[in-house]
Amino acid sequence: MTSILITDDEKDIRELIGDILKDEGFAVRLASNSDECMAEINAEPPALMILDIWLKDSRMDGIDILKSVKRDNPDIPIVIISGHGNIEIAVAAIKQGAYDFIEKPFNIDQLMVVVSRAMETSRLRRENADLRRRDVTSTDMLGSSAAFKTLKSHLEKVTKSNGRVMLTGPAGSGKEMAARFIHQHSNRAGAAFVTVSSATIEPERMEEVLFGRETADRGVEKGLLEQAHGGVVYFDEVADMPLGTQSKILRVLTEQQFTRVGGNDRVRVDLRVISSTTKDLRREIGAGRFRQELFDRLNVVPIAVPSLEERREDIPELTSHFIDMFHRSQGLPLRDLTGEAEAMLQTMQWPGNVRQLRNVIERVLILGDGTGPIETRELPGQETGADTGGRMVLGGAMATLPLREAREVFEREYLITQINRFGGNISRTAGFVGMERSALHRKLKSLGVVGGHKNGNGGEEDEE
Ligand SMILES: Nc1ncnc2c1ncn2[C@@H]1O[C@H](COP(=O)(O)OP(=O)(O)OP(=O)(O)O)[C@@H](O)[C@H]1O
Repeated sequence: MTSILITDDEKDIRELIGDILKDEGFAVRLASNSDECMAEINAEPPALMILDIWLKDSRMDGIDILKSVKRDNPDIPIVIISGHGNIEIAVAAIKQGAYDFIEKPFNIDQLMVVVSRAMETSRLRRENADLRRRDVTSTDMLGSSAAFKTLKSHLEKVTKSNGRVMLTGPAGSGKEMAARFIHQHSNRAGAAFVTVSSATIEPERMEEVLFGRETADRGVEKGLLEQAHGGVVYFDEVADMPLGTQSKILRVLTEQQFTRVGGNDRVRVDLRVISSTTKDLRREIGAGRFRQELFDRLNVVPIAVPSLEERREDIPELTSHFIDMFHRSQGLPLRDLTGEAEAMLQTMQWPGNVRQLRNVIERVLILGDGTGPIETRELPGQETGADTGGRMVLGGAMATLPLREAREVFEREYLITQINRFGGNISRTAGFVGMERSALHRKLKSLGVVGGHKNGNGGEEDEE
């Protein structure tokens, strides 16, 4: 969209402006009345509009067009042409959002100054919009671990279908990001992605928020489901949805339609439903807190999002992504990481998963000193190992064991973490822990750890 749209009912003027701008190298489109002008905008939004206020033989005058463009295409700058002595109208137009005005008769220099500035503004706005869009598509999901690749391949498969997806995984693991990934890579990408976060909506307002309402004085107010029409509705933490709402949602899913609160008309919506939960929904069903029928409808394609601890290998990549992101968005220092600091991040406990990693990085960059590589001592105490919840439990259990067994428990935990960190690669793990590859292999066998997962002979039986 790089052309300039000139709308003026006077042929001489529109052609004169058109010729001047063409000589300056701009692509130009001409319209002589409001219908032609609107048709041009609909065909392709221009980079700039030059618009006469008075349009003969038109359904809309310049101000009407201005209002309509500001509503639907607010990023297009509009330069008003006003007749001599119509300054008040031009000023009023600027209040309505016009970029600037030129007065008839105008000279070429004056026209070019205004147009160049407006085009620059338009370019900057487009760039900003692009950046914003790119920022949103920092829905670029990152990771190269096996666990992440499996997730990604599952997500890619469901983008092609319309099936309802249930994302399960711990808090902060990236469930919403996964839902946005499905939306953006599906044929619904052009329509809305609407999040329904049950925990944050008061139960008594739930119906209104979801279905909208109709009142005599305010008319129709669309609810979230209607806003998502054609796109995706994302039920964040469905387990938090009150039982009453669950029944209503179930009805909408069965009938594909609903009525607004206070209204009679049936509203039809075309929605793709993606839900997420951190809870075990079968247990919630058992406890009478979740409706089995709703679960059956939402859980058509279950996809598990791995915890960060299941994908420690991805921590360095995620860390540099977040450093880069905070540098670009907040001007925080662009820093490296020492090898030890990286190893520590990879071996820490992450109950808050990717979100926690992101917060830790932000905190370190804000509080940190200097611009050199991030060092171990800068990593916040509660995340640095010894004091974390997981290690405390291990410590507590170990305290009751004789040394030989406690050492085995420690060695097993330690080696599982390290192997995970190196994506299951035994040679690299051996290099890091300082053992021969074959010795490490034997050790893993004797501890009942195979292939870097907590499988093999598993926990307690080994202790015997
Ligand atoms: N693979 C990834 N690559 C980059 N950033 C990620 C990735 N996964 C998660 N994030 C980031 O981690 C943060 C948490 O992700 P998200 O909100 O999607 O998690 P969630 O599982 O929906 O959390 P909750 O259960 O608390 O709602 C977000 O800032 C997100 O951008």
